[in-house]
Amino acid sequence: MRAHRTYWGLRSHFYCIVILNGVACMEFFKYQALGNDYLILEPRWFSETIPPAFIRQLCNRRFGVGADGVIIGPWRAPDGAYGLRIFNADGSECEKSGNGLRLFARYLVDVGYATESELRLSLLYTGEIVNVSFLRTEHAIRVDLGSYCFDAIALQASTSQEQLRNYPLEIGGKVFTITGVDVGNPHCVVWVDSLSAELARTWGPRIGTCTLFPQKTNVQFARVLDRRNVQIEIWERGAGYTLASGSSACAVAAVAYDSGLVDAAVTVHMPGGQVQVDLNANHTLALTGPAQRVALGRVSADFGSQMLA
Ligand SMILES: N[C@H](CCC[C@H](N)C(=O)O)C(=O)O
Repeated sequence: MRAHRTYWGLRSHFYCIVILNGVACMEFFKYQALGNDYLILEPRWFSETIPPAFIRQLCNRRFGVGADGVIIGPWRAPDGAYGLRIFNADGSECEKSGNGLRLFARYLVDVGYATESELRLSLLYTGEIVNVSFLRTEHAIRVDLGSYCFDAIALQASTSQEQLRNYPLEIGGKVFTITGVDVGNPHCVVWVDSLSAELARTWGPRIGTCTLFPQKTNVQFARVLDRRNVQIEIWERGAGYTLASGSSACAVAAVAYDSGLVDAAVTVHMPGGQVQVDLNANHTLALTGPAQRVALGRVSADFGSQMLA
């Protein structure tokens, strides 16, 4: 049964169907991977437009539930794939999330949508399909994340150069040596000698929103530990400083591998924990890491009306 209610203020965008003790509610699941947390909501709660203001408020850690992003799915997709849309905490929709894909796969199995140990997920923003496998022995999930490239066009960078490899970027009186890489979403890798959260919090937003990247970019500060290990700090486009990012880990591994600094199997260490990235000669990569369910909750109608304040 689908009942169109008006509790949410933005009436045309929501279909609230759960009434609990007289209060209209919308269910959500919370999942996290290495401290990168997402709320997962069913498509049936929404009409076609998903208002950015609602996503922003939901993700707000003080005024809302709190998360780095929101995943909406599963949508029906061709060939038995499970469709999903991914939103950043600022309400912007993004192409891909390495952690988000693993969390969504875990969710599909947890709630009984899927029983297979290998799934096909359809990223509805771009139409890309990725394969996901559950590695039962390691309690980890592997995502074949697809191909990566260094083309400035793919990054929508404002430069006449074909690629941004070891490009000197001057910002605020400092020069950073950056490499732009697309792993399905845009990334900018900055090699540094020493890492800190402060570095990412201070310079991440400046680099990620500078004029070279009119569509903004995710930014990683990175250093190579040895041929199998790299360490990173992250500033995510649309979410800010995060404890982990799967696509960021892949981006850094791709740049390090392409530069001959690491072997084809790399462990990426992030403040929230580590993931494994496996690189192939044909410029594709796979990401392996954990995914954990945290909570099932209900957002109340009161929350929805606060959005109008
Ligand atoms: N946390 C995500 C990254 C989300 C990407 C998003 N911030 C963007 O591209 O705008 C991950 O695990 O890959």
